[in-house]
Amino acid sequence: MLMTVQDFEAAARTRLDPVHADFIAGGAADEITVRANEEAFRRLRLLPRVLRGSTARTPEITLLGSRARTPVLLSPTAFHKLVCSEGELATARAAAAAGAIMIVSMASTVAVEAIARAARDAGADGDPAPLWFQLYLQPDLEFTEALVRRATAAGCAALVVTVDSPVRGAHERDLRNGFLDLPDGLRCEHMADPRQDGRVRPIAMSPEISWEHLDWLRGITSLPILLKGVLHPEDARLAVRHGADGLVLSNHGGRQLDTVPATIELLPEMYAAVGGRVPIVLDGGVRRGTDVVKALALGASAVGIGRPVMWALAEGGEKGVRRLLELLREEFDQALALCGARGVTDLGPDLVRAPAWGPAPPFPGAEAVRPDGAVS
Ligand SMILES: Cc1cc2nc3c(=O)[nH]c(=O)nc-3n(C[C@H](O)[C@H](O)[C@H](O)COP(=O)(O)O)c2cc1C
Ligand SMILES: O=C(O)C(=O)c1ccccc1
Repeated sequence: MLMTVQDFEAAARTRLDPVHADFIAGGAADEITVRANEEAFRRLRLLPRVLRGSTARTPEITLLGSRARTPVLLSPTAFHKLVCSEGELATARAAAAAGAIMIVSMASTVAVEAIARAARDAGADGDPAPLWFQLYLQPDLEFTEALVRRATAAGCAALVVTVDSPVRGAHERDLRNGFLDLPDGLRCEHMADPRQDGRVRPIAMSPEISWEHLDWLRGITSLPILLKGVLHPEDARLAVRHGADGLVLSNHGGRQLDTVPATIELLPEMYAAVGGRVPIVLDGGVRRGTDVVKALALGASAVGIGRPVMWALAEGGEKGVRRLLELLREEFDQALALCGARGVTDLGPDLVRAPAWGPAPPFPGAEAVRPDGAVS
């Protein structure tokens, strides 16, 4: 029976071409960070409150103007048609049914207009949460601007700019397997260039991209902008200064720079750095309802899941992703109840016991930041 995220992972592995399974599960170099993300959640301990008389529990959130029925977002993942013939249409229908925000990848195998239509149709009886759009800023700003216009016209409610990819991470499993591109018949729909007869261009991951490009983006759109992949607290402060509306605290699931810390380990420091000025979405290693509770308790406004969505899609298409989102909602609700909390606003750092993490001892004159997010 498919009862846990782990069950989906195992089930997907039996169905998938091993090369594709490696593409999904794998990460950069020694995959130290891939493992660290999950391990760090396991090392944290929850300390529940009792006798709180809490009855109705609400998992609902509002994030940058987007209402959702769950604090679990679908992080952007490329190539859904690789694992399911309906691709991102299936994912979007499942997310809409669950009222979960889906971040559409720039590297999707279905165009954002069609994804948005599927989400609207599937959410007709309920209340579909909006789509957000993930973007790698291309040095060709004209192309980037056209894509931003497209995503906006399709109804996307926020832009998520991935900033951890000045070059592509070294995915050694893919290199060994010779998996370097999409198979024939599949393509990144957003990279078809209307100025060049629909020729599909590669996604540029470019070290030229700088804060100036972000300033440019800020000037051409009024949508909320989140930066995905900021890890250094100084960059978090810079992001706020440059007008970012939110951060996705992400190490790309361990797929970019290997040996960076687990995201949950960085959260208290990141929270202290932005001081509540912008919301933080955390992704990387979220596999259980208790992981969601831990992240929200340490200051995240929401969490994202990447690989679990691909596994569920591979296992059962739209139905699989629906079941995945349902089981995480049930686990989260159960964990909230056992913590004596009614909703996300009842969660605070006092509920989490951490091993001795936090930054290295401060230099003289620097502020000390404690692992619970407080500044002493
Ligand atoms: C197969 C795969 C494809 C991904 N594609 C993208 C992408 O196109 N854009 C992006 O910003 N992040 C991408 N990511 C990273 C995810 O958005 C997310 O940060 C990461 O998967 C979260 O960790 P988790 O897989 O442990 O949940 C991808 C991750 C995976 C596993
Ligand atoms: O594999 C990834 O993590 C990723 O971000 C990506 C981006 C573009 C195309 C394929 C994968």
